[in-house]
Amino acid sequence: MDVLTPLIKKSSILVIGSGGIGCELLKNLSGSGFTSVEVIDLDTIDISNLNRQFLFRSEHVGMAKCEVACEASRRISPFEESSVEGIGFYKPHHGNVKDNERFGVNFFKRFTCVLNALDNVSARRHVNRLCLSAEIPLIEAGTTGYLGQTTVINGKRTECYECQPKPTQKVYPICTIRSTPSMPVHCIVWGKELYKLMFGDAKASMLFEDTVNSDEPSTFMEPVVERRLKVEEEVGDDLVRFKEIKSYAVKALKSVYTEEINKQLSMDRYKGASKVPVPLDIEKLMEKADEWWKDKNDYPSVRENGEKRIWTNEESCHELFAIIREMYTTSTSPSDLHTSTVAFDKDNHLSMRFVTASSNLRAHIFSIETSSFYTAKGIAGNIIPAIATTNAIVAGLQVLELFKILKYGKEKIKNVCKFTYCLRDKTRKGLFLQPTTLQPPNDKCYVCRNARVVLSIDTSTTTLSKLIEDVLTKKMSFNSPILQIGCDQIYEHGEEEYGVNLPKLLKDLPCGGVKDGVSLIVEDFEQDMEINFEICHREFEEEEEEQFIISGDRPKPKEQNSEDVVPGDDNLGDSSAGAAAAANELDSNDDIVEITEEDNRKSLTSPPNGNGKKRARSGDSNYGAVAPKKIRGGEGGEEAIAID
Ligand SMILES: Nc1ncnc2c1ncn2[C@@H]1O[C@H](COP(=O)(O)OP(=O)(O)OP(=O)(O)O)[C@@H](O)[C@H]1O
Ligand SMILES: [Zn+2]
Repeated sequence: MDVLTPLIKKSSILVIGSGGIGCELLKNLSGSGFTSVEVIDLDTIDISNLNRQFLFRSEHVGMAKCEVACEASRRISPFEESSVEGIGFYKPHHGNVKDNERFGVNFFKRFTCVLNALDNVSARRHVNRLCLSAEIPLIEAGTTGYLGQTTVINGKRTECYECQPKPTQKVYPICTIRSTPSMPVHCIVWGKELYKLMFGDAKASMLFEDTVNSDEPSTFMEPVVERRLKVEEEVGDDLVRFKEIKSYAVKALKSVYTEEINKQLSMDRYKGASKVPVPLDIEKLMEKADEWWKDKNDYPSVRENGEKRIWTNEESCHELFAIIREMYTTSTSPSDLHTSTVAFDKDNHLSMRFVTASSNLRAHIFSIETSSFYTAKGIAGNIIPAIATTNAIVAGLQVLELFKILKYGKEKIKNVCKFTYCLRDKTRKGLFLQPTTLQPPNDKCYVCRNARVVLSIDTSTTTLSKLIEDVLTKKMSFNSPILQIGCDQIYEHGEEEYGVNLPKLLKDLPCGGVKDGVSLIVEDFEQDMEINFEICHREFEEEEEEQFIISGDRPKPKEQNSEDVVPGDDNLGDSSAGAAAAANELDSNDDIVEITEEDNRKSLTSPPNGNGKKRARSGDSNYGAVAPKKIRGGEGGEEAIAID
């Protein structure tokens, strides 16, 4: 420590993220005597953070995480001010690290080292790029339940965060969700879509139908959205209103759970199916619910053990009525089919109650196992519960790596720092922590090696706006792209004059168009990135998951099984047709995604061995902890990862 003390005093540290890992990290830094520390976080404290983000107390709920975390760190610190001029003493920056005006390369250059405590790939990529540009070492960490890892990225001498592809998410085909569910997760995805249709952005729901133009309209579209189309007016007293909402609810639920199933049966849709769906008798189920309705506050989820046990069909029905009533008696009643702000959120109790109840009724129809609120929440959010201890371990490792950097200098990082896996089960040598040598950069990395990228895309049907959205922003995490053909600029993010090009097909763009064989240069000054795309015209089948392929010099991501796709689903979707989640590359709170067996095998067959073999990182959103096998929400919040 003696050698380190003056080095600690001289160093300036940037911590990005003050959630689970960030709190641990800040406690370690302040306890170790670091004084010149700044922290970026965009979030405010939620009550659900309190169990593990221990710098926060209930009175802090709603306050900016970084502000409260910095204040606590200052209190822990044995010192009273920053020892490095120009750097704050646990100075908070409430904002998005992608905000280039505040946190550009020059901001980063002020620090000795950056420590990431983030929870999503997109922000990590952005920080990776900035650290490469600013030539500052980055200490990365991530956890998934009991699994975690810490690594160090040093400019262009070690593997960068993007040198290895990130695994894809498991997604499901629309027809499975709409018509042929066979697993609880299919029903839960469907429940989320029904929620969207009833209360959220209805037109974005995969259950939405344009009834006027449909050849074979469903029975449920009109009854379900009917209530939303009514202009909100005070319809008499509470009882009248209650009756009106109830009659809507019965009609809507009947259309979904009885009439539509009957219609599908009558069309022989399930001929030969091993299990034929059985429609529900909503009115009968309602009889019981009617009794319970007398007490406004008595509904299944609030009854004893209500969130842990599986509701009966009567209870699910009752729960749905309670939610519909609640939705239509609040000021935020969804009316507009397109702009409703009522979005599904696994942490929103009401929306999770809806998804649990609605998916269970559907599961019952298709003889699929039903789920408790907790299990459904686990599946809906693909949650692997965060384990505070794992966060503590990886944050501890991050600080140990930081000590090595301070002691031996940036130049020695490749030799002295380690990529450490935090395992759940001991290795054969009896280790829970498995350090491995840092790898050199992947020559095929387009981020740190400027490798050329071959982009296969249909240049005669794809518009510039689609290219920017799906390929550049969602897939490759560009922030502010500028596009050039040769020396001519055809697009610049934020510049209105280029707006006219957005709806144009690639082949019709100015300067000869983006066509087969053309070299397209995409730059992002904010991220100090420039990629040279070689365009390859290719037609795609409509049902292909992604309407483009990025290959050539770029490391190839794992091939996805087309069976596993639900375009458009918020949490499970990857690839094609704008599937939001993967599209965002887990940009939202990406606690976990469902990981395929293949991901699993891959990780397990490529153990960390430090002998030059590539590591296969498995699918953690948080970074890629080792090989979680199956993700299931545990009853009562129990852990939910199985490892071979
Ligand atoms: N782009 C970003 N800019 C700044 N901070 C970010 C960004 N993306 C994520 N973060 C922050 O990183 C932290 C990650 O911590 P953690 O995973 O514990 O998050 P959480 O949302 O608090 O917890 P949980 O996901 O378990 O509910 C969060 O506090 C989040 O606000
Ligand atoms: Zn790289």
